[in-house]
Amino acid sequence: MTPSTRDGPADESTDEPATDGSTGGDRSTGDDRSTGDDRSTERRAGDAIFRSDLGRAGRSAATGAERDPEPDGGPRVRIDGVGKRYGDQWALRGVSLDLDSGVLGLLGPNGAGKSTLMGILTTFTAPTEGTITVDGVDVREDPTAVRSRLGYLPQEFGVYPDLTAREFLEYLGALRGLSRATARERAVDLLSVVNLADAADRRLDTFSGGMTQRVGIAQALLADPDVLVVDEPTVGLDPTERARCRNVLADLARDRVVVLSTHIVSDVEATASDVAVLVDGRLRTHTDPETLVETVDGRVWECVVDDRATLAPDYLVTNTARRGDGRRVRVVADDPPTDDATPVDPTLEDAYLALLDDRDPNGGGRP
Ligand SMILES: Nc1ncnc2c1ncn2[C@@H]1O[C@H](COP(=O)(O)OP(=O)(O)OP(=O)(O)O)[C@@H](O)[C@H]1O
Repeated sequence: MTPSTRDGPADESTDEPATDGSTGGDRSTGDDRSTGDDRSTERRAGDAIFRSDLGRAGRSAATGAERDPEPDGGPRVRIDGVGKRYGDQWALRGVSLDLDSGVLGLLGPNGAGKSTLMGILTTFTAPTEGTITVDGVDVREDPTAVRSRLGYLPQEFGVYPDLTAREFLEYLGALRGLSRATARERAVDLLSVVNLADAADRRLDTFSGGMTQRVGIAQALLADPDVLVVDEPTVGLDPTERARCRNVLADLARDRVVVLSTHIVSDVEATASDVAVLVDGRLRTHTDPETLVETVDGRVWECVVDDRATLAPDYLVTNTARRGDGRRVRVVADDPPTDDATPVDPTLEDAYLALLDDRDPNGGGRP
């Protein structure tokens, strides 16, 4: 099996001068930003199964010297008017985002352009228009320098099953030019960072899916990146492993940009300080999860109905569950959908689905 580390150059797709620099979101560029650290810390605090001794000190111990948080005072990652065209179809258009430390949850329906944006950020795909800089370095002008600042966990992450976790990381470290001693030290430290110190000398074919994903996060950290890009890291994991994985990401985001692309909205709700939603290649919103949730505040209801079909055409149903007394449905609507509907606390998923819902008279819940 081939490990999923990729070093290939950006593709040579047709490039065009920028034609559309629209920002598309309320946090796109230049806005005052909250990192949301308090929120992440609060959520982690109650979760005893996780280590939470990372951050600056943990990073130093695990990965060597610290870097200045934001060189030149600018955003760590600046995505400016980025677009990508395949043939005559735009996969991405006019996307602008400024990112600093924290988890950015990147959401969007299938085909929205998430992978395309991550491909451009990780230097594997050339943008048709616009620029992305990481610590001020342009991904197109110096992809090698950008890669040295960036760690990537792709969706399909392969390992050598007959190696131990430690051997695997040492091997990848050597491939990336680390000395044998440094690779060994880094492997041990990073396995500790992702809560796998006790399993360091176990063969990878004995690892669960969640453990393998955490090895994937460790390999992405080998170069001590300022920016970590992870693509659907929790798919297929059981709830405990999922929680472990996302908590590692939240801890790492204390002094890094973590871009988390996922369809699992609850993972974004649990970890992200920012959320960006792409729809049809455009940035529909960039805000913090709390602000997005507020867009449906007072508009989420639960009620029991005999048949969901009586509600579905008129209402945005965000969840439905069969109960002994009928179906309990969760609805986003301005007014109670039935006489006995009760208001409930909104979730990020309610707000996200409302944002995507073209029928929503309030503009899809856009903040
Ligand atoms: N290499 C390619 N050639 C042509 N079209 C492409 C290519 N890669 C992506 N696209 C198109 O670009 C659009 C965005 O795709 P992308 O994979 O970025 O979306 P996504 O949000 O990651 O979707 P998913 O959630 O399904 O992974 C889609 O219409 C897709 O068909």
